[in-house]
Amino acid sequence: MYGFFIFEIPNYSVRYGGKPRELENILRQQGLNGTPYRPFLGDVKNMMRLNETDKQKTINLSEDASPHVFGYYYRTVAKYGKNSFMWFGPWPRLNVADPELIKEILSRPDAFQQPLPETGKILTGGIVFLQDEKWGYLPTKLNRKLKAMNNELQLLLKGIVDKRQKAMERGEAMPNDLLGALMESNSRFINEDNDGNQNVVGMSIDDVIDECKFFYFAGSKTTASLLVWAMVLLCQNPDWQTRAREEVDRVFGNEEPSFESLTHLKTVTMILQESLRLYPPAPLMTRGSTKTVKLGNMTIPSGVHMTLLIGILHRDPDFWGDDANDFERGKYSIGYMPFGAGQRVCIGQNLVLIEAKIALAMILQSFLFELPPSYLHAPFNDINLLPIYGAPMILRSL
Ligand code: HEM
Repeated sequence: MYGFFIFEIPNYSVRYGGKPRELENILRQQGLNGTPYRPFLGDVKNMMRLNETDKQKTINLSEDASPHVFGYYYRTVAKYGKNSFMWFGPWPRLNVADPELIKEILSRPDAFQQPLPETGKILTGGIVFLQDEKWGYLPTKLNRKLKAMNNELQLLLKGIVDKRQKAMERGEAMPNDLLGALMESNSRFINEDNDGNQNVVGMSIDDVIDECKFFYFAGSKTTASLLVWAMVLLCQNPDWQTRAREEVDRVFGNEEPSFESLTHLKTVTMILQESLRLYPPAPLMTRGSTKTVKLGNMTIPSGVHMTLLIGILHRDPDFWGDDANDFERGKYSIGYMPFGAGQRVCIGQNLVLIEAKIALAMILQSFLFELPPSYLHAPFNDINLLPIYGAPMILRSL
């Protein structure tokens, strides 16, 4: 799923194409530049130190957020190029900020899989983990906290699922929702064929719980991130706030926004798209090569991890021009991938745009909003891109 800055440790069952120095030579022979391998932590120590100091800093609203958001990644790309490498311990990690290569990687899940850190896996689960690789667990303070949170969440979800299961057994009418579809699959989990053999075909209750967790984590903070940045941008660009409010007024008046009329919200849609470009809630994705594989005109050995730097790409002047950091665009190119691409593209993207349009329209109908002078602008990738110091706003009732 979405990228993490947290140090991740691949399990030793993952096959690597060679020792660090050999891998480094192979990567350099492909024309790639990067940091020299340093035993044993590679770039991790420097990266963590820099992330901690970067996290505290604030920047101007109109500034390029990438150096702040991406810290060490940004510096490596600036120094060694859009496609360059660094080291997570003895494992090389390619930074990829070239849209053609990102598309290629995302469209070949057989060769480039999602290597997920245990930190994400502890809390989430679900379809995103349906692949071969296994990843190890590092008992850090954060991971222990996440595990405790997970136990609590697991209990909570189990309660909801049990309740639904009992209602199904009593023959009550079920709501036509995601949990209903998952439970329907579970009801087929074990069935008997004509010869009396038991076949496992559907999802187990644990699978159902994992799916619920994954949808919750994939969909809640990302949506919150989109809305908060859209509002920050509308505070920064009050003329667009006025234009958006005028449009909402034209389309809905004082009525509650209706699903059918959402397509008329052109300005609101543009604002959300632009927010997703400047502040993508999932600003990086990760992949790992599962075998020696061709990528562009390079040959990448097995076991090379990749960070797809969507957030850097979204502000790259080579694609967006010198005004890449300015709001107000309206034309999107191959360099725009807030929801990923390829087979694993976000399955919630339509839903989230509907939700966000309704929410923003209702806020615009009811309030004028602005940032207080105390607002500190510090976007940071804490699993999702969020304002580290929050985004307090002054709302004036209309
Ligand atoms: C602004 C909000 C959202 C953003 C920016 C976003 C972004 C993304 C991205 C970039 C990916 C691809 C990750 C990768 O390839 O490594 C992804 C996958 C996914 N998203 Fe979203 N997402 C959002 C909201 C949602 C919502 C609301 C849901 C569900 C209700 C959702 C469900 C999923 C699922 C299930 C996947 C995994 C698909 C797969 O692996 O086959 N997302 N999302």
